[in-house]
Amino acid sequence: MLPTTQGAPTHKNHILTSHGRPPWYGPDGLPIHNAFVIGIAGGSASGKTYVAEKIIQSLQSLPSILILSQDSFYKKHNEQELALAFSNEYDFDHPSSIDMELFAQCLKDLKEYKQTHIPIYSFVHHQRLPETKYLYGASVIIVEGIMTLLDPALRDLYDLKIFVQCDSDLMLARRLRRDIQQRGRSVDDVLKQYLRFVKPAFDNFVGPSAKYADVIIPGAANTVAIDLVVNHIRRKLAERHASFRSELSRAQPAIEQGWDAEVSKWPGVVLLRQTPQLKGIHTILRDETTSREDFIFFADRLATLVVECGMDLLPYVPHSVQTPTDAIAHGLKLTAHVCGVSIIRAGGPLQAGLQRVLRDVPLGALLIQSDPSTGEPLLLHTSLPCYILHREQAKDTWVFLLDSQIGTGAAALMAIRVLLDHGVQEEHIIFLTFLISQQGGPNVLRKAFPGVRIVTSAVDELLLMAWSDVDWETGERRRVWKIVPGMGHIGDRYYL
Ligand SMILES: Nc1ncnc2c1ncn2[C@@H]1O[C@H](COP(=O)(O)OP(=O)(O)O)[C@@H](O)[C@H]1O
Ligand SMILES: O=c1ccn([C@@H]2O[C@H](COP(=O)(O)O)[C@@H](O)[C@H]2O)c(=O)[nH]1
Repeated sequence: MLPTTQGAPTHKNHILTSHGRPPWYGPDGLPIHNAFVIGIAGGSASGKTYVAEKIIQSLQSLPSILILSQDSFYKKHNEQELALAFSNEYDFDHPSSIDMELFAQCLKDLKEYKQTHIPIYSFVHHQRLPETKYLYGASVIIVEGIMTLLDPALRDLYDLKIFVQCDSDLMLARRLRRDIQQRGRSVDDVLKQYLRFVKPAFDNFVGPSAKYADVIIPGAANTVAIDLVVNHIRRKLAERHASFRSELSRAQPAIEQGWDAEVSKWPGVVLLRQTPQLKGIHTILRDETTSREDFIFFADRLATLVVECGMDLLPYVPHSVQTPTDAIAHGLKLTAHVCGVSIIRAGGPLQAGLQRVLRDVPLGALLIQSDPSTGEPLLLHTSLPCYILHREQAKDTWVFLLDSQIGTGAAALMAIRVLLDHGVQEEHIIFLTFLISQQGGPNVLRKAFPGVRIVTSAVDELLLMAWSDVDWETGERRRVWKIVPGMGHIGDRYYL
């Protein structure tokens, strides 16, 4: 284990992502399952972290995994408690030393795919640090700690409960080595704490909690036991995957339904006034012979027009000012917290437009790409503006979601779900785009998120399945959806 400067292991409480996160919601936009949570308990140095890491190694192809450590939830210590801790007289092994309520709340949020902020604990300082760590988006969570099976509220959140049963001499030997090498203790320190607190707590609390476990894994030579557990987890995750696919396939008829009467009545779509100027810009952007320089220039102009239109959907309150002519003018003032989140890369031109209109607007980005083998969207990276990271602020924040076109609506659905997971209100999300298709996207979005508004400069007739160009890395072609007549791949035309 590598110690950090704060004495905490580096590999815990970080979400590991391999090939991106597939949809965790159905066509109606609602989550179809919770994250899969595994609780691992056992004595100090029994091998809990070792087991968690072995599970992760064996599940390598999984999208996003987190090891959540109980250590993060040690309570804040006052001066007196700190003095006791530094003389090895503080009981870190009693259940009351852990903030179980906060622990269960953070885990519940993560299990429900909401963001959370966990405390950061320093073993070197025996103290909770002032900063917290933002976590979001794990589909498998492994919770490890000596007391993770003690609290009933925590136990209710686990899909699988494991206890690592290890010989006490081996645990003491491992702990001596670790605490001296990584936590800055002496032999005397470790033995004093072990005999006074660690051993009695194991006998009274930790050991007896093994009765809640579904599986007992030995603390050494445990390869076979870990393999069996991994097979069980793989089976459980495969079952979820199957139900997810069948859910999504039911969304497909929506694509064929077209721009039906209901969609044209949907007030969620705001189409820019089709002025001669706007039509002229569109003609240039749609022309395949337009140079890249001209494409950028006119895409930038169009972005400004779309953003200006979106600004009208924000809340304004009456505001009076004194004019230089000594009069009072009664006007309006924008009151909302506004930020922008662009879907990379095609949201880029609109992001530049938003910055021209709202100069200091906080910006974030979501990297969403199609899985080449299944065509499903994958969330590869999330970087959200500070207003959205905290739930209390997110609910009062208005978000311009930016992407240059909405075809099937798959990326839009995923991006909106991410914002809702963070607590942004559906009615506060305004999707700014150059182009939407009559088929597909609007139908899916209208049904899933009727409160979201879409500002677009054009609505095109068709959404067709096509083949992509040959991928220079894999030599393969993929099935892709394209809007017709459309503008082609706006991201490529703007950036390449
Ligand atoms: N099955 C195992 N085989 C070999 N070494 C192990 C095994 N389990 C744990 N260890 C070692 O024992 C030490 C303590 O294990 P760790 O997983 O950190 O304990 P815990 O998380 O329970 O406190 C580590 O150095 C780890 O590599
Ligand atoms: O400030 C602290 C906090 C905790 N401890 C000891 O840590 C272990 C739990 O961690 P494991 O990784 O499961 O071993 C617990 O037994 C506490 O005694 C500490 O020494 N100082």
